[in-house]
Amino acid sequence: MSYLSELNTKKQYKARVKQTHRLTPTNKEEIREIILEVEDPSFKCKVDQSFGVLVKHSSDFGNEYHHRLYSVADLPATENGHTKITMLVKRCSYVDEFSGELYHGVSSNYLCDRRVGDEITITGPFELPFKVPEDKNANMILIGMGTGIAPFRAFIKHIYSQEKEWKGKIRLFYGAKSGLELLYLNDKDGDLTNYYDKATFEAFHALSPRPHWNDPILLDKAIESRAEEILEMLSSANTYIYIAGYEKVKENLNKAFINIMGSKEKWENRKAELIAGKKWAEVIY
Ligand SMILES: Cc1cc2nc3c(=O)[nH]c(=O)nc-3n(C[C@H](O)[C@H](O)[C@H](O)COP(=O)(O)OP(=O)(O)OC[C@H]3O[C@@H](n4cnc5c(N)ncnc54)[C@H](O)[C@@H]3O)c2cc1C
Repeated sequence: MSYLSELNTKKQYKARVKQTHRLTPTNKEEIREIILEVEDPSFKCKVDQSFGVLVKHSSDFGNEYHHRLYSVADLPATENGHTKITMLVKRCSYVDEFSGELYHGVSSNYLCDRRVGDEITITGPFELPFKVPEDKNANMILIGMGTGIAPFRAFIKHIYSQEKEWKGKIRLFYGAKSGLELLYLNDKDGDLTNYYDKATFEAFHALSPRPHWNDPILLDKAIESRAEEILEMLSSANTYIYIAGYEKVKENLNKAFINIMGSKEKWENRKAELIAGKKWAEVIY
């Protein structure tokens, strides 16, 4: 996480928790949607950005604060100079491979424990590596796993509510361990499902068929089952591929794109072109 030390944390803002609610059932990993309000009018935030959360926490490395980034998960709203931002947070924990001890992630646990009215310190905003393309004819393959849906949910809402007449194709692959952990597609009030009638938008679930088993999410199968269309999109010079989520998706993705392109070499060449043209970006954590 060395890039974190390069971020400017001097610009700090107080943010108050306006809402916090758990999106996943209690027998699944805890993921919360938290809405913050920033009173300082100099804080401005856009959909393709992230912001930092600073938690007072001394570490073995002598740091006094713990700093972690979170993607903007909805359209930021400004009213009377106050800005409301939405975030999605998964409560993280891990077992240290040497000591075997269970550790709780500092920032995610701090955020999940906050209640309405609590004040926290945020930094930023910071640019995410992916941007909403300026060209309305651009195609996008968006791959969001778990909380990786956050930036793309904001993208899609922005594109269909504020960018008039988007003409490019948008294909969202949305992965989770089980249907119960699909954070927004299940939303009874609509949300992403509000855009299902848009001619240019389609969303696909990439779920493990065995939710109780800890096997990798079958993202590759979800992508490969649309191989024809994905190949067509990959053949167009105006296609962007953005990925957000967990490290383990990278291997599945490579497998899927190699199969679709027909060989490792073809995929590596195409990926190199996408990277060179700033049409490939990933936020993996
Ligand atoms: C641009 C960007 C956007 C992000 N957006 C989101 C978002 O929208 N939502 C979200 O929930 N997260 C997001 N993240 C991830 C987030 O920043 C944090 O990394 C995450 O919440 C965990 O932070 P933490 O302080 O709770 O855990 P930490 O205390 O930093 O560390 C725990 C994590 O590090 C790993 N780890 C550390 N040490 C060990 C060890 N000894 N053994 C095994 N594992 C270890 C484990 O994976 C563990 O979960 C984003 C990250 C980036 C870079």
